[in-house]
Amino acid sequence: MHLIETRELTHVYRGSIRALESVNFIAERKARIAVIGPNGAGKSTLFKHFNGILKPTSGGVLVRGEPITKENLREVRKFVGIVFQNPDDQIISPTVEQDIAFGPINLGLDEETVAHRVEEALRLLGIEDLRERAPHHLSGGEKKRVAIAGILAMEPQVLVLDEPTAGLDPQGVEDLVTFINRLPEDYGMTVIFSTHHLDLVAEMADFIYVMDRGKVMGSGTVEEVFARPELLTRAKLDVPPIPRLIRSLQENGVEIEMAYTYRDAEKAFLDAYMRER
Ligand SMILES: Nc1ncnc2c1ncn2[C@@H]1O[C@H](COP(=O)(O)OP(=O)(O)OP(=O)(O)O)[C@@H](O)[C@H]1O
Repeated sequence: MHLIETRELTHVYRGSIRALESVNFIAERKARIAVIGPNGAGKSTLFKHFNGILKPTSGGVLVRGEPITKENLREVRKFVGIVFQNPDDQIISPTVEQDIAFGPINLGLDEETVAHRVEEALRLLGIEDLRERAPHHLSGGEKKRVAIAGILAMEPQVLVLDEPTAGLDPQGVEDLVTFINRLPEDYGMTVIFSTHHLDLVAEMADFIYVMDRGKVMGSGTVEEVFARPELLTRAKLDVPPIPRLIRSLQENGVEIEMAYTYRDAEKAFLDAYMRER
């Protein structure tokens, strides 16, 4: 049984816009999955099916092997938490603290548990000092952290993030990447995210789905997908700089190991340099 599975999922908005076309998607426990594709590819639409925000036009969505129904919708929402692209859509309360408490209160948790979860979420996102602030007056990056904290406080097993790094400064991106990477190991969570920053994909994901115009054009491990430049070009994407540079060096006769993350590339370059000496 998969944690999340879509079978031939098709979504048509307002009778004419075909946003998803027969999408088959699988997420397992502790997976780190990137969904990449150009604007309008259908990434957000796909995510909105993972916890029943949208209903399939045809095909199906299974969460823990069960279709989403009216009866289990609450449980599904507890299980799959989505952080949307625009944090303003998710902010509802007058203070950050209350905003983060909103989800856990709605789950019917007691006061002590809610307080504990809010503290934990504030600490994990490093936003304790924002607790009394009005969310609407925060910067974009701060709002994003608050939105993530609000979803985490519900302790979902699957965390879905729609472009989590958009609008963050470089330090914010680094902090978020480190934080997200800890979730599968530390909490057994599954993380699914979309991004236009392809250089971050290898840092944050093990598996990639490439989408374009509502369809999955291809999928595979980071190594498999980045070894297929034609697949990325077809989806109007490009191989990220690190593997592209290494591939070019290899083609020019340099003996160097392929790498996808900054750290692996650093090691590959040092090894290649030592070999040459
Ligand atoms: N509420 C809606 N009503 C009608 N059409 C919609 C709606 N939401 C999205 N669409 C259309 O569905 C298609 C897929 O949009 P979606 O937001 O899922 O793409 P995306 O891959 O997330 O794009 P981006 O990278 O720009 O966020 C687009 O053509 C979009 O215009």
